Amino acid sequence: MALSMDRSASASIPSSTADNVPLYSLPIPSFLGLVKGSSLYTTVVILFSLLALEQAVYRYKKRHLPGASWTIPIIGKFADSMSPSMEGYKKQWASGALSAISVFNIFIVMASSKEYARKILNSPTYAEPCLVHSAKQILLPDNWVFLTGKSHVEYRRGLNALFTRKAIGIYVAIQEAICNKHLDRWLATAKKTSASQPIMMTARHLNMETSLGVFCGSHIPEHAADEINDKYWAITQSLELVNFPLALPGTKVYKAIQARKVALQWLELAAHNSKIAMANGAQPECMLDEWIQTINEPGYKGRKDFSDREMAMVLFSFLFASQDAMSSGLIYAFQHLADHPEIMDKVREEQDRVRQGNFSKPLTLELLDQMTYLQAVVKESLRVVPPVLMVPYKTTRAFPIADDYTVPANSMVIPSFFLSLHDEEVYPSPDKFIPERWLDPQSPANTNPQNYLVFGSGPHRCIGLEYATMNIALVIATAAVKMNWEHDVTPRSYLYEIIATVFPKDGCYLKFTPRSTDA
Ligand code: HEM
Repeated sequence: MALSMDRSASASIPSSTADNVPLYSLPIPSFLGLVKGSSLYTTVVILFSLLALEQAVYRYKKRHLPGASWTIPIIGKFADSMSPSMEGYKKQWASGALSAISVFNIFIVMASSKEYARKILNSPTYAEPCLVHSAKQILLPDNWVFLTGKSHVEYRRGLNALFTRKAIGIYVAIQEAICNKHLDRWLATAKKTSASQPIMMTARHLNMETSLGVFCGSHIPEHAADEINDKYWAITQSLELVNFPLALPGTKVYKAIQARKVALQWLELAAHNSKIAMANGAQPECMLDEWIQTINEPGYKGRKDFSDREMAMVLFSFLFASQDAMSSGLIYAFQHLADHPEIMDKVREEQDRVRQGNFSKPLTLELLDQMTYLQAVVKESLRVVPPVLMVPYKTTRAFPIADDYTVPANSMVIPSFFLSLHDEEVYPSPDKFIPERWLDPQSPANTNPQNYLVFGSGPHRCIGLEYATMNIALVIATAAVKMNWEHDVTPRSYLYEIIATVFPKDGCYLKFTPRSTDA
């Protein structure tokens, strides 16, 4: 509970509550007369005082920010947070560049403007990421993602070796093999039925196997990827803003913890196997191998004592950070291309040109670099529907965010990415899917990179962003060559399902048919 008042906040306690009724003059309900003199009376008075205090504290923190004058006792806007909707968020963002709400006495400031969003992300002395409450139970409290300040920066520096161009180049072959396998499976399923199928779960499975393949290579068996994939949905479902506080059997968080245990066991085994393989002189074939090789290089000066468990926890943090966002990004890339055949034609024309009609030749990073139109498609798809709409941060001290407002310490402050990514000045016709806006180096989109908040900004900016965009590009390139797909548009296709990240509400119904590339 964030009840502590911060004296450095530039707010002052209001002398009265809503409608200017002083607290002391609130009429005592007549039924209280019946219990006056009893301990029940005392209890009720204490209860009323606490509820009045709750309101006073909320108003003290909120000051002039837009938002309800009163908060619903105890739960606040809990009901809204249980079923988040894009319309609800847009309404909240439209209410002001900064606006206030409260959920279970957690005071929350929503920041909708691009300036405030960037300020929050780039002010580590005032605010740190604050994953949803359940994240600590699922990721485990000693996971590196919960480090802050200098220790976070140093730990993260050590992980950068896993995302260098050289490392990403190694991952391409694994990604392509897994992608081909899954797309062939999609085609085989499509052959059996004339009905379109939602790709929500099949795309998630493809991403899971790709991630585990890239992270662990052959150090993890294929059936482990299937098992982790089956259980992982429980983790996604547990990522609500507010969960039942105890992880009792049957609760979402309990199920997510069981899923994490399975995943960590396999990842630990993979770390163990990778260490053995590298000690026996194997060439790096995955992220774990790359990591072990890096820390064993003669000139390496950083930490070397990573246990299997710690390595597994790092990989699990990557899975946690990427599984939903990558799936969202990939599904919308499929949907956008199906809805824009003229753009699909250009993607295919580029594939023909860059690969000179030789589609059996393995993809490489160098080939992908030459596919500039494809890269623009991926960038634009992620902009139009950013997988992550916002990231909750927590103020570690009073944060003077604006001249006339200081966010009290221990509040949640949530920068929105959506409005920055739909800024009309930088992205004319912001809701339209126009990859061409990324082709001219002088376009407002390219000259205002600070607006592109798909991967956040500042010290916690996504560590996997190059890998993520490359992976979506690789899947789309492979699919565009291998198959045609038609979007079966339903009334829910363009509605947003918000489960940690954003998905088409109907799961994106597509009908796949094989494509001949002989022509
Ligand atoms: C389309 C896919 C992805 C999207 C949209 C995405 C987006 C984001 C966003 C918005 C953040 C928070 C940034 C901030 O607070 O400023 C983040 C953080 C992070 N992402 Fe990603 N991400 C994606 C894929 C990945 C992948 C593939 C990985 C790893 C393999 C990854 C690993 C991480 C990690 C570890 C963090 C936390 C970084 C830190 O705290 O230092 N993400 N991502």
